[in-house]
Amino acid sequence: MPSPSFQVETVHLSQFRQGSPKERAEFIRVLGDSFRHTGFVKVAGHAVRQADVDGAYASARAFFALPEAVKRRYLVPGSGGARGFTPFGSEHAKDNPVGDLKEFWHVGQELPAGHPLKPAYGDNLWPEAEVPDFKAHTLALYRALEDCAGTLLEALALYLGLPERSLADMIVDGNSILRIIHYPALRDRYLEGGVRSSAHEDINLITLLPAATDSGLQLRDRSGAWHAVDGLAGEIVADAGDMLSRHVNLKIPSTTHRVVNPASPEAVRYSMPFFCHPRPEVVLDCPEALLGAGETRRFEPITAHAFLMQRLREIGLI
Ligand SMILES: O=C(O)CCC(=O)C(=O)O
Ligand SMILES: [Fe+2]
Repeated sequence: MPSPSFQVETVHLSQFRQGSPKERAEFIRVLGDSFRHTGFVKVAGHAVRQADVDGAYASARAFFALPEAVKRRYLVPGSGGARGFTPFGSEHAKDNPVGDLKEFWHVGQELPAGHPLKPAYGDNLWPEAEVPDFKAHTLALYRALEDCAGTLLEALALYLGLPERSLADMIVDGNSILRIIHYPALRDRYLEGGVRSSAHEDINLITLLPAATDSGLQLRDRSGAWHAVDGLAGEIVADAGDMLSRHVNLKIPSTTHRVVNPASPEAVRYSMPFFCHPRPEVVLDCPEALLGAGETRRFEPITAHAFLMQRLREIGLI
C-alpha cells in the first residue's frame, strides 16, 4: 500500500527569490519536507525559459533522427560517455544486466580557455555539421538549469540549518551533465527484458528534469509502491541523488526511480535530466552541524570524483 503521506509537493521558486520573508520560509519548509519525505519536489515559477526547453528538444529530435553511423561519429570509446553520444542499450542500472532502452547525448560543463578544471573535464562535442543550433540550444538550457539548481540548493541548505551557500558553492564550475535522452518506439528498437530506464538512484547531488515529452517516470516509496511523477508542462521535477544523501548522512533519501515502457509500441519519449555535480575535488562529508546528539557519520569522507568513478563502473559506463 502506498503510504498516505507520500506526496511530491510543488513549490514556486519565485517565492524564494522575490517573496516576502514569510513566503520564503514557507518555500524552504515545503521544498525541504518534500525532499525529506519523497526525495523529489516539483518546481514551478522558475526562470528556465520554455523557449530554451523547446529549442533543446527540437535539437534532440534532429540529432537522434540521424543515421546510426553518423551518431556514432560522436561516440568516444573508453570515455564513459562523459561527452557526446552513447548508443542504445549501453547503460544498465546497477542491478540489471540488460541495457536500458535509450540512447543519449551528454553536454558537460563548458569552461573558458585557461580554466584550471578544463583539462580534467575535457571538451564538449557538437554535431555542428548536422544540427547547427544544437550547441546554442543545449548550452542555454544547461546554464538555466544550473542556475535553478543553485537556488534550490540554497533553499535546501537553509532547510537543513546550514549556511545558505554551503551546498550551492559545491556546484560552481561543477562537473554537471545535461543528458538528452531519446527513448525510441519499442516497435523500432527493443531488447528482451529491457526497460526504458530500469530502477536506479541518481549518482549526483540533485537532478533537475524539465517536463518530458511523455509520461513514464515513476518513483518508489518506502513501502515499495511505485508512483507516477509527471511534472505539468513548464514544471521541473527535481530529485536528490546519492551524493547529497551521503553528504547529509541520509537525512534526505536518494529515491529509487525508473521510466516504464509505454503501452503503445509506437510511443517515442524524450527527456533531459540535468545531473548536478560538485567540482571533482569537493569532499562529501556530513557537516558537523547536521549531526544530532549522539549521531555518528555513516560514511567515510570521499571526493566527488572518487565517488563518481566508483558508480560509473557499477553501471557499465567505464
Ligand atoms: O527520462 C526520465 O524521465 C528520467 C531518466 C532518469 O532517471 C535518468 O536518466 O537518471
Ligand atoms: Fe535518474
